Amino acid sequence: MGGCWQAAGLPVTFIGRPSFASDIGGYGLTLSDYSGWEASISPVNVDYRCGPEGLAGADIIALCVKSGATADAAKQIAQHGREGSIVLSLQNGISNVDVLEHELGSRFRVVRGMVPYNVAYLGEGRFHKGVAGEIYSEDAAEMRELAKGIGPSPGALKLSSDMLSLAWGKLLINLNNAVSALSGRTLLEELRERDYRRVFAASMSEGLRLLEKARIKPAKVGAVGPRLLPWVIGAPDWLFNNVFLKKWKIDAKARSSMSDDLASGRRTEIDYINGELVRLADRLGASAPVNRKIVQLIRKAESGAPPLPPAQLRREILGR
Ligand SMILES: NC(=O)C1=CN([C@@H]2O[C@H](COP(=O)(O)OP(=O)(O)OC[C@H]3O[C@@H](n4cnc5c(N)ncnc54)[C@H](OP(=O)(O)O)[C@@H]3O)[C@@H](O)[C@H]2O)C=CC1
Ligand SMILES: CC(C)(CO)C(=O)C(=O)O
Repeated sequence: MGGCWQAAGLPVTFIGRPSFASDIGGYGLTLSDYSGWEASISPVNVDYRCGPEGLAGADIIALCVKSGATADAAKQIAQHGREGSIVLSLQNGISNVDVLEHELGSRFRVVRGMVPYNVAYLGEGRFHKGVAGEIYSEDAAEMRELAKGIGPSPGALKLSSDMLSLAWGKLLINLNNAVSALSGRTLLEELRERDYRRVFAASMSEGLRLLEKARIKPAKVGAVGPRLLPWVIGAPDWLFNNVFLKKWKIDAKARSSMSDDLASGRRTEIDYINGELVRLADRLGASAPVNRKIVQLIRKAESGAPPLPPAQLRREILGR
């Protein structure tokens, strides 16, 4: 995404880990998307740093760490960032913005963002946007200026005056992250199996019931509104695979970010996605058996349990 912004002409400094620094230092950045769009930036033109010092020069800090790393990143931003700069959370989940506001106080402006598509790292500096969609951020003058600077590239930015509703709408879609991670398959391979989709649809229906009870209105993310989504997701294979899945524009390389975490032995964001609904249920005195069970299975997978075939996952979670 930062690569797309730089390709559009904006000055970007990347801050991350040494493994990416050496890949990008050797190969530069090659960016592509599902429609065949491609751009490349040569190694000498990528300003990639492994320490937080580069934060000092940033007007906008686009935060792209996993939810469990937010508090530590916020501490580095508080120490090295320039007072008054914007911290744009491009993370999934709901509570990262609260963590950032808590850690950063009033010295920085925290702005909620949302990335609806998947980006896969293909090695040798190649990053691939495998799903259609545009990034969203809270509407603010600086964000409007940023959106104008980026223009209509695959990293385009749109603005919304109700980001919290959008974040809840996205959380419902992210309930598939755990199912796809437990399947051990790409998004496309997983979504083609109705038993996996039944689990996804059930966790979404449970989420919708809880949100209604809490008087939270999730916004529409993508072509289908939240009310219709469980029905669309749970549709028979002939309908889902031939109509809905084709419209979604997910390509063969796309995987969920939680699948990436499990594949590389990292702790997942389950506590910030399905776990967010379990906590909401506890606060409301309601039950959330489907999402609770999914959290437990992801914990097991984090400890090395193998992927689950479609019918087995359905039985384990739905009991039928
Ligand atoms: N991947 C995707 O397609 C999508 C992801 N998202 C959301 O975006 C967020 C980021 O996801 P994703 O890109 O997959 O995450 P990744 O874990 O792939 O990338 C985050 C990177 O940041 C590094 N990092 C963590 N803390 C710091 C720090 N303090 N300083 C420098 N580098 C740091 C991590 O290193 P290390 O692992 O060593 O900690 C890792 O390399 C998540 O909330 C995710 O849910 C949303 C939509 C799509
Ligand atoms: C794009 C999507 C919905 C893909 O699962 C995602 O948010 C993720 O991978 O975290």
